[in-house]
Amino acid sequence: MGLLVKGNWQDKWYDTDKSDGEFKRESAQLRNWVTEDGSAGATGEAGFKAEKGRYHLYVSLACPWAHRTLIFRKLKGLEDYIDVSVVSPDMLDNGWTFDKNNHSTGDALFDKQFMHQIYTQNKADYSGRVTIPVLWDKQQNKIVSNESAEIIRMFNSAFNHLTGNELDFYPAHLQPQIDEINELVYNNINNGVYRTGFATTQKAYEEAFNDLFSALDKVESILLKQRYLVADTLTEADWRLFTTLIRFDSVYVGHFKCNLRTIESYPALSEYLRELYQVDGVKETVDFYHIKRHYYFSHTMINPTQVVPKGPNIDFSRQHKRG
Ligand SMILES: N[C@@H](CCC(=O)N[C@@H](CS)C(=O)NCC(=O)O)C(=O)O
Repeated sequence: MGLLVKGNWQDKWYDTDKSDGEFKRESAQLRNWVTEDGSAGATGEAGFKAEKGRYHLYVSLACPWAHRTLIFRKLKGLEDYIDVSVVSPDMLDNGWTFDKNNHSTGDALFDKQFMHQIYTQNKADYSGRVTIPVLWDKQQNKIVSNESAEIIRMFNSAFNHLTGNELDFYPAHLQPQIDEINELVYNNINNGVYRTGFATTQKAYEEAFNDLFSALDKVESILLKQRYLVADTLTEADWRLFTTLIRFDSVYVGHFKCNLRTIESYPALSEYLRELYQVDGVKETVDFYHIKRHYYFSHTMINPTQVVPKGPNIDFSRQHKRG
């Protein structure tokens, strides 16, 4: 686990001493947008036109942020348009790797060994964390974006004219409500489980833990009243919550000490989670081997024995009781 400093890999974990034991996530740095005609998006440069076969997605099947992009690739019919390389679940001294002997597909573009080499291929003197997902442009040989929240918005709309897939998970008239619920879910749930699990003081842990379970109680109360987070429409807000919920009982409850309640114990959330899991194509994006192995084996500061638990045994395929 580490980061790049002026293009050199350094094996260092997040330094929580500077922030009283709180885990602070770094913002993604590479923020261009693929658009229908190649014009500039909300941030970054122009020149990334939506084209079949031009872009490549680097993901981990363990990672909740990368998982969003895989779900959108699937639901938006982009599998023949954007190919994928999957890293190994083990993220140790060299960070993410393409070890084909350890559950990685290998790097389909350059046959590199490590994900940090993809970042330095993009910019030789890059400084920052080496995160996935990454969307790569094969034509200009550079990274388009390493921000999943923006990659899913590109997938939601930029390729529609090519695919004919008009499903819209960020419809204009619901954007203010989606943005509002995303804010709550991102800070307290998606990133909240990391804030809880990576806290290195009791105080920082308890604050994050309290925020997490208040937010889960809040979304439970919303889902007791309505089908989805934003009224009756399935939106990106639901998919963003889904990738944390599906990992929660298997990993976050134990490994990240998020153990006030399980998702299974919430009447609405447990059924809602099944409903989303059972949407066509979604279960194929969920890989519990990668998920459990990654967290329990890679975070040696939390789990030095690297023993991966066997349970729990949850049937996400059983008939859900919603709708
Ligand atoms: N803001 C990024 C965050 C991605 C992220 O943090 N990914 C994690 C894996 S779950 C990672 O690669 N971490 C490596 C590190 O922080 O060094 C996004 O949503 O795309």
